[in-house]
Amino acid sequence: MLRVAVPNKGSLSEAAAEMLAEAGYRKRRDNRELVMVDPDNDVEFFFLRPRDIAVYVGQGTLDVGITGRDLLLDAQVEAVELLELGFAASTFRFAGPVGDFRDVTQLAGKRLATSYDGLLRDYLAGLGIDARVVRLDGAVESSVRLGVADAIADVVETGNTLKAAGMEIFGEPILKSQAVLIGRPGERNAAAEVLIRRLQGVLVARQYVLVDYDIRKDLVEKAAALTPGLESPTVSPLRDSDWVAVRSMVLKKSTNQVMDELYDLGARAILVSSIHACRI
Ligand SMILES: Nc1ncnc2c1ncn2[C@@H]1O[C@H](COP(=O)(O)OP(=O)(O)OP(=O)(O)O)[C@@H](O)[C@H]1O
Ligand SMILES: O=P(O)(O)OC[C@H]1O[C@H](OP(=O)(O)OP(=O)(O)O)[C@H](O)[C@@H]1O
Ligand SMILES: [Mg+2]
Repeated sequence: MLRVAVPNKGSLSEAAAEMLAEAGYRKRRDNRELVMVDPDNDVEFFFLRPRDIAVYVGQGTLDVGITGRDLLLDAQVEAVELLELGFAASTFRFAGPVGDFRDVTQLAGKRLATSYDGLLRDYLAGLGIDARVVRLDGAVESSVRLGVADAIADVVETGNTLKAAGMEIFGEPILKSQAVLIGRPGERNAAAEVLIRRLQGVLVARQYVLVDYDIRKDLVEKAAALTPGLESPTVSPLRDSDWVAVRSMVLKKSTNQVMDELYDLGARAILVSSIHACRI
């Protein structure tokens, strides 16, 4: 049975649960459930703190898990990213009181508060900056005002929390993070491959739509260039032998632009439908 670690609370948990449900796995009935067996899919889910998930997977206790890239790097364990999951995007950045810092070299000798001390220490060492790292559990933005740090390194999504605390970002982003599926390096597990393919299917179904249209036969090459699909568009004959029907996958975000271009080219009966599930 494949053993999968899933975030039990926090920013990652809801989106992770939704994605697994879309991939055809059983949904947890109660938020307090810590272990759930999905006998139909031969998978056992363990609901854990996202910060701990890398530890379990790194030790090989659990086969794969969903966590944040920043949490994986912070844990400094023997686990690697298997797949980007496309949710919980954030950046990890330096911030300080408005006007205090312009670049990272000014951090030498200063106190830096963070919840990601492993990640931060590595980054500072890479830059050769000697600063004191103060490890806090959360609400890191308050640490400067309360006098335990001079600057912070924290997760920034909208930037609203920083702004409310009278702080601003400085320096380059330390890391661009998102939710990832993690596993042990070099271990290929057939059951895990099924999970990966299913999650990839969800990602593609979320990103693409199916576009159908009719076009004059002599324009099909030009139309195919507008809708190349993943491999190649399907072209089917119509009763009127001067025309063909074309079906292709198109990126959801460019649907309307592609429809306009197809229409200008002469395509008609352009239909867009969503993809419920797929295997690529
Ligand atoms: N706005 C956000 N706040 C916090 N984490 C975020 C945000 N957006 C994305 N993330 C990601 O979520 C992960 C943190 O998960 P965690 O469960 O610790 O979140 P949390 O909501 O801060 O939980 P907690 O309430 O325990 O602090 C990281 O990978 C982080 O990059
Ligand atoms: O850029 P924003 O959209 O404002 O989001 C970023 C903030 O959200 C998280 O805090 P969380 O609510 O998880 O509290 P915590 O710091 O106590 O973990 C994170 O630690 C930042 O403080
Ligand atoms: Mg938090």
